Amino acid sequence: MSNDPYALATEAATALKSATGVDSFDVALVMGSGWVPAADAIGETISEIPVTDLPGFAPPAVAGHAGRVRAVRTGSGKVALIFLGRTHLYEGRGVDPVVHGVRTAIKAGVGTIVLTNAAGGLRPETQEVGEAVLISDHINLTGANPITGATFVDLTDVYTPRLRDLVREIEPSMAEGVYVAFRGPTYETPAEVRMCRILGGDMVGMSTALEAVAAREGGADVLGISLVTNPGAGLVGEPLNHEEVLEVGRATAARMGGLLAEVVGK
Ligand SMILES: Nc1nc2[nH]c(I)nc2c(=O)[nH]1
Repeated sequence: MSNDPYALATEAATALKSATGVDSFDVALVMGSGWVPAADAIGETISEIPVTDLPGFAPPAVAGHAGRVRAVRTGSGKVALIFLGRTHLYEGRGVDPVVHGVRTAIKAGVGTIVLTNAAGGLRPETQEVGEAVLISDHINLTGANPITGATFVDLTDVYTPRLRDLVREIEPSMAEGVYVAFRGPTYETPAEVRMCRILGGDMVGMSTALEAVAAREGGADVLGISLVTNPGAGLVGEPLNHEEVLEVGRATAARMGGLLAEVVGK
């Protein structure tokens, strides 16, 4: 296995093609916490393998989380690569494993990356728990970056306007918001939540931003969607309970399956 993360992604893409029997993929989706039920609506499964069958992927950090990757044929004949789960920065493996799936997908021919996540909501005055919000931009507070060296990637439109317009054609009522990425694994303090509101954030999470940067570096278009599964800490009375939060996400993600299938199929 190569030490160079980009060469490792090429190795993983080669292994992926032989493991799935698929030569090239059109689009990749990363299903965040609670989004796995939406994956079934994307299309007909061609094959599904544990990510650990591919170079550079570690076993899922949380026992029971589906660290699997699925090749799917959509209704319109496109081939989609679906990562059921992801690696988070808080696992302490460094930033390259966090974006390895995105890099592998791009090396396997993918031109569009759909990043989904479960997030905290910073705007309880307008956001419903269980609402899906289109990501318009992000604020990276992780302190990390997947790119090293003098590669000055422009991030003006890191969340591709064309894809956001497409979603809004399908779901005109869907709001957009700025995603604030923290390293985690702790949730934000109430003071950090208030800071994020002042900074113009609309959701807080522990994923997505670094994957989006890696996707743009690789020349792929990016669509991001957050499921608001809890109000940010301190915005409403009770403390956060991770399990309750994920249950809300699962219920809404199944509904989002149809939307993703339509977007991916276009
Ligand atoms: N950082 C952060 N990540 C989250 N993931 C979920 I679900 N809710 C939250 C939240 O409130 N903050």
